[in-house]
Amino acid sequence: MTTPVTVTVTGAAGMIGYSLLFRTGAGQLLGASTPVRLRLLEIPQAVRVAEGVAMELDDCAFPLLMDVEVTDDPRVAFDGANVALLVGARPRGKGMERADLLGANGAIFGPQGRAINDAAADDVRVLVVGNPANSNALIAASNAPDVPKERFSAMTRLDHNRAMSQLARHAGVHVSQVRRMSIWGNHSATQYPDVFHTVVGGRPGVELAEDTAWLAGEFIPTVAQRGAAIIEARGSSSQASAADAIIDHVRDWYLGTPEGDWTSAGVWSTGHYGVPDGLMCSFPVTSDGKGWSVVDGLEIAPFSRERIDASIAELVEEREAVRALGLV
Ligand SMILES: NC(=O)c1ccc[n+]([C@@H]2O[C@H](COP(=O)([O-])OP(=O)(O)OC[C@H]3O[C@@H](n4cnc5c(N)ncnc54)[C@H](O)[C@@H]3O)[C@@H](O)[C@H]2O)c1
Ligand SMILES: O=C(O)C[C@H](O)C(=O)O
Repeated sequence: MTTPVTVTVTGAAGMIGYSLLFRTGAGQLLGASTPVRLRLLEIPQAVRVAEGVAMELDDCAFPLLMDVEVTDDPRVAFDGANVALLVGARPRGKGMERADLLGANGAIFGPQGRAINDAAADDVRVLVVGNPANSNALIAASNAPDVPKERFSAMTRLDHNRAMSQLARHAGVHVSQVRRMSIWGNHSATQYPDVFHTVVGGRPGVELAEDTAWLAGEFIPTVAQRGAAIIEARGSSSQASAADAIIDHVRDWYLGTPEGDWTSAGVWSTGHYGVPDGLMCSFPVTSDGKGWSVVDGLEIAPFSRERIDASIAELVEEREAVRALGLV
């Protein structure tokens, strides 16, 4: 058996954790030949609940799950971590925008970034899920100066999956027939789900994009507002679908994206497509199993450029806000 991979999950007593941890124990995160060790980080008031989750994980007798440890100390949680999944944060309620969480949740990610910097394994990769995910990832990465910035990412895979489903439904094909979806910008209402480069049932998505009334009036708002629609319907934010997107993101990062396709992730910008350096911005990306690469050379239509720029402007504003709070 190969050496176990240490996976640290924050917010382990929360709703996403409750779905994610069991799928991780079952081997869906890193594949069926990789044993995992789980470290669960919670705030002191929620440690007892996390211990109950750990008891249930034991009761599953997962063959690939070697060990589960619960702690409220970030240094202990991230000690030797190879994979860090930063889920723990307060979710938004009805009527809130994700940016409303900036101050409350931002304060969590500085100390966690420092603990990752000091304690995690040399090969650590970090996925930030807690909202506002892009700016929280920026805070964590900025507080971990010894960890290369490309090892941090922010989750826009749920938006990506949502966009694939909406597009498939509109085109009358199964979702497995959609390739090359792209989410640009922020995991927020300004995100830009881009169909121009998709291939839908063998047909170029640019043909579907000609219907700008559908594109601007239906597709983009449905994807961008899906999180709010779920909060409205369920009374709480998306949980199982978010856990599913975490599994997809990490699996593609470690095992590679399928040949001829790509996915979307928030990554540290180094100037691709005119995005300012040092923003945690969503791009179309591939992985060879070692790390993300931004898909280069896509032609950006004026319709898309305007929307990508609006989302970048929001990311810049959020960066200014976290700077003003002293978080980066
Ligand atoms: N990026 C995405 O696509 C996406 C999708 C869905 C949800 N989210 C976000 O994920 C986060 C978690 O959602 P949830 O439904 O699991 O929320 P939840 O309220 O059910 O659970 C959050 C957990 O985090 C814990 N926590 C808070 N501060 C912590 C800290 N400093 N260290 C460790 N744990 C801490 C809480 O005690 C709680 O158990 C929210 O911010 C939500 O908005 C992001
Ligand atoms: O929308 C939210 O606040 C939760 C999450 O980010 C989502 O997209 O479902």
